[in-house]
Amino acid sequence: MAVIGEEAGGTPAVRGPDGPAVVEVSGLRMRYGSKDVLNGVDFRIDRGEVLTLLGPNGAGKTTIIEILEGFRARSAGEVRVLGADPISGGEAWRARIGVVLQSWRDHSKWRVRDLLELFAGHYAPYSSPERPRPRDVDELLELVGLTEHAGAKLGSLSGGQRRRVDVAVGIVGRPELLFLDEPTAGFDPQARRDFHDLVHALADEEDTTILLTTHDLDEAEKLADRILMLADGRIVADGSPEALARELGSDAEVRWRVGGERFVHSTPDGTGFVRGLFEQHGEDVTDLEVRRAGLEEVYMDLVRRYESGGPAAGAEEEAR
Ligand SMILES: Nc1ncnc2c1ncn2[C@@H]1O[C@H](COP(=O)(O)OP(=O)(O)OP(=O)(O)O)[C@@H](O)[C@H]1O
Repeated sequence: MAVIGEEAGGTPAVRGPDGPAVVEVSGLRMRYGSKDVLNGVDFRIDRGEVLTLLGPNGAGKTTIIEILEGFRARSAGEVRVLGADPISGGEAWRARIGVVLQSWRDHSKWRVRDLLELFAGHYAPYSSPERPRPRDVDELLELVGLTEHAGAKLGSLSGGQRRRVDVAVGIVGRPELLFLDEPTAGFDPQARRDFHDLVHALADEEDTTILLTTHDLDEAEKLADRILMLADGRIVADGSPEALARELGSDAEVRWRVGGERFVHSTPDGTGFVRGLFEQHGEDVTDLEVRRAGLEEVYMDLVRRYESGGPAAGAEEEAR
């Protein structure tokens, strides 16, 4: 996949809570039959933000995304997406949104380029000087790394190549808001890295707001400006990956050697402890390592606490 060039161009993303939210959700509830899946979900996403929704299988991530896309009617709560209620969003509203669903397996006899041309045609009436629509299909093929497979039938593609087509369909209309539901499932490491570059380019160069779900915590950490963790039908943590690891994480673990002897110490103040260490032992300190809990440990800990029925102490506070 190539990086988006000048043609696509725009000014660098301006992020932050100025201006209207791209997505605003409050008191969102969803009940399937007698089962409550969402019990009052609140969050907002600002323009140009890349937000990752994390949560265990069945937590309700896809449900949230489908509600925001207007594909599913909610049970209760307020939802605004690009200024409209998704359930009554019209064609012009829909053309501003890109969607990569978790699986999309029809059209197996279509050829890659034909499919993209078809979708591209749909967006032409919604073009504007700031956001020319659709994207040029050749550039799009290049962007998602499918140039060599432009003439291939969809049914003949590998899983990862097929997923690239899904991504291409999601961005052919140069969306202002892009939903990606487990977009990298089936990607090899190179495809994954290319996809991460693409997400950064969409956010930084085109000011695209992106909401994605993933089970890959490393990916979440790399991509997200902000992470929402969903458990027990609620958002239980909301913040940047670093802030979440800091706020919800355990103590720093300090390891060092003095005179050949190995030491390990856990402390909430890694910096202060290391300062003291050097004051006491000076140059005798060697092999120093300071390690904080990463996102994976924070996430696993949070999920464990919820699954055992206990509250995630302090987790409701925002950690930006
Ligand atoms: N149409 C439906 N009818 C009944 N129950 C449903 C329906 N869709 C989803 N559910 C249930 O709602 C819960 C949340 O499902 P959802 O797909 O939103 O979770 P998820 O967080 O996306 O999970 P995963 O990580 O496995 O993709 C699950 O228990 C699921 O079985």
